[in-house]
Amino acid sequence: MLVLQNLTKQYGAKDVALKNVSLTIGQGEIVGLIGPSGAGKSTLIRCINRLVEPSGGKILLDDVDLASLSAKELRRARRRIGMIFQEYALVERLTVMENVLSGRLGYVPFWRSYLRKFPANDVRSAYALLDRVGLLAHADKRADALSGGQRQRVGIARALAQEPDLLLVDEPTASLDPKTSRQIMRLITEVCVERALPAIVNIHDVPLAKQFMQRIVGLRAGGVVFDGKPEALDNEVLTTIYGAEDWTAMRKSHDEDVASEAEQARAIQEVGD
Ligand SMILES: Nc1ncnc2c1ncn2[C@@H]1O[C@H](COP(=O)(O)OP(=O)(O)OP(=O)(O)O)[C@@H](O)[C@H]1O
Repeated sequence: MLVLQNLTKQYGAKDVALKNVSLTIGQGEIVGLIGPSGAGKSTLIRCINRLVEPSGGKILLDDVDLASLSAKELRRARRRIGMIFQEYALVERLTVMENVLSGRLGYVPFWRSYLRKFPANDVRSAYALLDRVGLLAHADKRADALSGGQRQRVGIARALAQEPDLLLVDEPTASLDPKTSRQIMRLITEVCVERALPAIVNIHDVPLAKQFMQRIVGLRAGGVVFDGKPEALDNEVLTTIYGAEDWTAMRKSHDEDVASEAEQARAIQEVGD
């Protein structure tokens, strides 16, 4: 369980990016973080594993306050937090398998990682994860030979290889086309449910958030202005979160994509019948 208590972040003298954010995220709960550009979504995600240093407040992960850990303690605690990035953050010249195994680096001694001699158990688990994300046949390919969607699948497998207690996901589909975005969001939500893994997903796309998230937190100017079920995200709430930003255009193109995908699936089915 993750509990944020009055989390605050101020950059420099004036720029307050997060103002007293308090949230509780239970075991297996998947929370979508939405809000306009500059609302503080990335800052919130990055404060949790202290890629950004919080200015105040507590970050309790199963009762350990991450905000008050020393550098050494923080290195250990970060092993428990998997992160999935917008631009995948893979090592391009390494293979898919090596990238997944890099999720184990916090657990193996330096000589093992240097010689790339990971314990047999880690290798077995990595193969199982590659199978789960649909990339078993690509294990020995270099990461730079993969498509965007495949790269993000490697990113997901690498985060899971850490055996995390919490998943932080930062705009996982921002570089992907709409159909691949939905496949990736589906995969992320499925693996979280399978592992009862709590997750925070920074997601700029409202329709995608509504389709896949169990709970939505809306941030505006560093504060929580909505916290509830996706069904409750009506026009009024969206205007509270986004102001005048045109989220209606986003929804229209999403609905069209979903409809055309369903149409294609029906056509393929008919050919097969
Ligand atoms: N390194 C930094 N130094 C100074 N100010 C920053 C820094 N990073 C972010 N900010 C400021 O903090 C606020 C929140 O930024 P943040 O990137 O967290 O928002 P966001 O909701 O993730 O936006 P986007 O959707 O555009 O990525 C903004 O006002 C931004 O200008």
